[in-house]
Parts: sequence; C-alpha cells; structure tokens
Amino acid sequence: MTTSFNLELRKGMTVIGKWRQRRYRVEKLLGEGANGKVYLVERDRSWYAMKVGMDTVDLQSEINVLKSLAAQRRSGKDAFLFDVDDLQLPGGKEYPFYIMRYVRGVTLPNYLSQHGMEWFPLLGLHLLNKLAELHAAGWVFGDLKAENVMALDYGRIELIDFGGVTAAGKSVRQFTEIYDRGYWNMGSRSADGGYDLFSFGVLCIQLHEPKRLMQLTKERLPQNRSADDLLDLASGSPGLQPYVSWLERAFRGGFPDAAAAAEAWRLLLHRRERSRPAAVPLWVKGLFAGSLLLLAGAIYWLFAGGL
Ligand SMILES: Nc1ncnc2c1ncn2[C@@H]1O[C@H](COP(=O)(O)OP(=O)(O)OP(=O)(O)O)[C@@H](O)[C@H]1O
Repeated sequence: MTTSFNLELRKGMTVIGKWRQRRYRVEKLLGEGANGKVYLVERDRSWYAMKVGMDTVDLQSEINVLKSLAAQRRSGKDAFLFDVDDLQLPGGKEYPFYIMRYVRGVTLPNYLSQHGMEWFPLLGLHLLNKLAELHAAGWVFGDLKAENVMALDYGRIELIDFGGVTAAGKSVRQFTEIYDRGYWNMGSRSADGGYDLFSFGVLCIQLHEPKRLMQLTKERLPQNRSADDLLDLASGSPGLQPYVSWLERAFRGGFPDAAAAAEAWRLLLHRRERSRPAAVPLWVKGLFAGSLLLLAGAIYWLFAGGL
C-alpha cells in the first residue's frame, strides 16, 4: 500500500523528539502503509522501529492500544512501545511518531518460501496463541493479514501494525477486504474473537493458494461470496486438506474463542504427527526449541521476579 505522505527521512539524519528531546538516528525505511512510514532508527546502540504518522488521531489510537497492552503486561521485558513524541522538520512542519520494538523478522510468505511449507503448522499455532493472548486482554486484532504478521527464528510470531486493534464489542476499526468476515457474507464487522479467527482462516488459504484466492475474489459477485467458496479452495489444496474441518469451524464461528481454536489446531498437529512415522520434521524441532526458550524465560522470570 502507498501513502500520499511525502515525508522523507534520510539515512544518518537525527530526529529529536520535540517534547522529550530523545535523539534517534535514522538508518533506513522499513516500510510504509496507509497510516504512516516506519523507519529503522538507532538510539544508545539499540535498534528500534519508528512509526511516523500523517494523522495524529489515527496514530494516537494505535498508541492508546499499545499503552493499554503494555499496562496489562506483568514485566517490562516484553516492552513493545518505548517513546511517543512529535518530530519537527526545519520548515516547522510537525509529525507525530512513536518508537516501538524493531521486529527482526520476515513476513509469513517469505518465511515459508525460505524455510519450507512444513513450518506452516507451527507458525499457525504460534499465531493462534498470540491472538488468544490479545483476546484475553479484551482486544481483537482486526486487520489480520499476511503483511501484519512477522515470523522470527524457530517459527516465533510477532504481530505488527496495531492500527486495526479494536476493543471487543466495538466495530472493527480497520480491515482488509479479502480477510474480512463481512466481505464473505459470513457475519458482522463487530470485534469478537471469531472475527480474527475468520481472517486467520483466509490467511491460511492466502499462504497456500494466493492466485486462486485472488481469482475467486474477481469471479464472485458480492452477494454470492460465502465460506463454501473458501472451503472448496481449501479442499482442493493438498497442503490445506488436513485443516478443512478446522477451517470450516473457523469460518462458521464454531469456536468459542481463540484459545479453543489454538487447542484444536494443536491436537490436529499431534494427531498428524503420530500418524506419520517419518523423521522428526523441522517444525517439531522448532516447537521443542521454542518450548525450551519458554522454559528458560519462565525460570528466569521466576528467579528474577523473586529477587
Ligand atoms: N516493529 C516493526 N519492526 C520491523 N518492521 C516494521 C515494524 N512495524 C512496521 N514495520 C514495517 O513497516 C511496514 C508498514 O508498517 P505498518 O503496517 O504499521 O504501517 P501502516 O501504515 O499501518 O500499514 P497498513 O496500510 O497496512 O495499515 C510493515 O509492513 C513492516 O514491513
């Protein structure tokens, strides 16, 4: 997506926050979207991502979500939001910005093409767990799509772009048509856990059958779109066949919440692995390594927290 936002920050430039006077050195543009531009910046030898917005109101609502998520976290070690300020250009023009954790990952399609489709089940599980965490805190992600999910080492997942995050029960603030439950005539745009699970289902199809999905959106008249079309696509895709019944539940609002959806996904993976006596697949090794990391983190937290 492009913006009509013509702010250009060059490599080497120093941005000084107008109110808090913190200095950031610009390294490069990481990406841009409808709400602003995101730069890689450096401060005190650490890397951060700086999102500069065109619209203070839009950016402020993203910041409010990030602040509320930070307040719900028990410790500072997972901090995502670091600073909020305005930048002032020499001509006097001002733009709001915030500083967040730099996510050193790649998008899901890139991760799967680099590491292989056998990572899909684990990435899916980690993403469902992330969604369950967000829902438990009273939020719905809203604009879940391939571009807003970053994959890191061992198939870990990080969500970026909190512009669509909506308090449960409100109307979804920002969405992308093909991932939207309303677009497929499968329900409202009211923020509930099922809304994100529907988008997650479309994302699974997008990752396996991007061309067919695109073709389908061109062929169908708006009033004829339905989950049946999506399920037909999934049934015809070898990589998705094992997930068709799971996808059907997600598309028809059959899971009570994302935690239940994640558990059903996990059981599906274990059942599949048990029925396949082959060598240990890479994602299982990843799951093991991920569990070890979690265990190490928990032990650290326990001891550090207890001091
Ligand atoms: N924390 C981060 N770490 C690394 N890269 C990031 C981070 N946040 C954003 N990016 C990069 O910047 C791009 C644009 O960011 P973002 O999606 O937040 O902008 P947006 O204007 O809200 O986009 P959209 O039009 O999709 O709503 C992302 O696609 C990603 O490549």
